[in-house]
Amino acid sequence: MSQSLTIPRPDDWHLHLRDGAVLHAVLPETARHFGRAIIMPNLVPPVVTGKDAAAYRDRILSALPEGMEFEPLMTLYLTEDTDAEDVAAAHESGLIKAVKLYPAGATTNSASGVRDFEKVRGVLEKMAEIGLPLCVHGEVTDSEIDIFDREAVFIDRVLDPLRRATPGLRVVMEHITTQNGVDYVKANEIDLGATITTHHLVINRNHLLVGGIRPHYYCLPVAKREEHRLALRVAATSGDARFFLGTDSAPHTDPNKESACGCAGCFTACNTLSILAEVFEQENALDTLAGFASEHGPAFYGLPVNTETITLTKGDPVSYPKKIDTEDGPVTVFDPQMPLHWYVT
Ligand SMILES: NC(=O)N[C@@H](CC(=O)O)C(=O)O
Ligand SMILES: [Zn+2]
Ligand SMILES: [Zn+2]
Repeated sequence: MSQSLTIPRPDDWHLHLRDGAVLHAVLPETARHFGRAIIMPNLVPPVVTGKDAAAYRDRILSALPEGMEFEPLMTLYLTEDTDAEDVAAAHESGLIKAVKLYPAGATTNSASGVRDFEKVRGVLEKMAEIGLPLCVHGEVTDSEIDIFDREAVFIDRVLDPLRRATPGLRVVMEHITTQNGVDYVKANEIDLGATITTHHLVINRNHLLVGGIRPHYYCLPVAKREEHRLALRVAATSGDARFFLGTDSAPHTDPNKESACGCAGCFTACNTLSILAEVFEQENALDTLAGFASEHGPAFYGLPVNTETITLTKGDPVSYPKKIDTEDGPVTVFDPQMPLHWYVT
């Protein structure tokens, strides 16, 4: 008899869909299994105003294949010029569910991000007042800080002071990669959550660097030591509602990844749920998958859990494409380097 698991339809609380040809190619991969996703605004140019977000939402919905249902939850990209009233209006109308903070220079398309946090104080205070969450790419960018320490240093130097200065601001630490990130979330009872990606539950920095440099495992924050990967697995499978799934599926075409200066991002939309089921089974924690993938995120964002369900069934190893084609070029699918036995039925 085959083993199966039925959970509420999951949501992805951190997703890059891009635009144009790549949007058309990657959107069905997420919409097939996920009900909703928090859509990252780091386009070129970024999604800064309510007007930008409404237009991007329309482009996403018109790229959605006939017969598929999917709700994009829009975000605004915080800049030093962001207008607090525009943010409040976009929230009030229901258009946006969060604002995204990129420290300038921290990651892909973050050049328009924040350098001087004093300049965004008014927006953050408005967000605290209206209960609009801030999603944070939590890495410092100072050149003297080692890339493997940038998340831990960000927590001490930026995030904790910022949260203390803005009581009531609800924060999601996006794609945490360290024990430090896990510990900081656990030390705070309210107004703080964290997303964990699929790939950071699977790879550590050896996967990226041993035996040759593997550009498709390069993402930001960069994968850390094994002890940190294990801490993320404990947090994700713990049932603690402060931790939820944000895949950070981040497509870049192969020429942009396989380059002397390759882009950061792992594309996991095609096989995320199969990988997660495998990981949760390895941790003897299949009973907590529904919380992580389907329930904790809506609870943080104050949204209902999806009423539809999906069923994962265990069987022969699942096949999935190695790459998907886009009109801009191929995009390589994340290789978890293990057979996956759980497929979505
Ligand atoms: N995670 C990544 O490595 N890349 C993301 C940006 C981000 O989420 O930081 C991207 O947009 O490609
Ligand atoms: Zn990021
Ligand atoms: Zn991301």
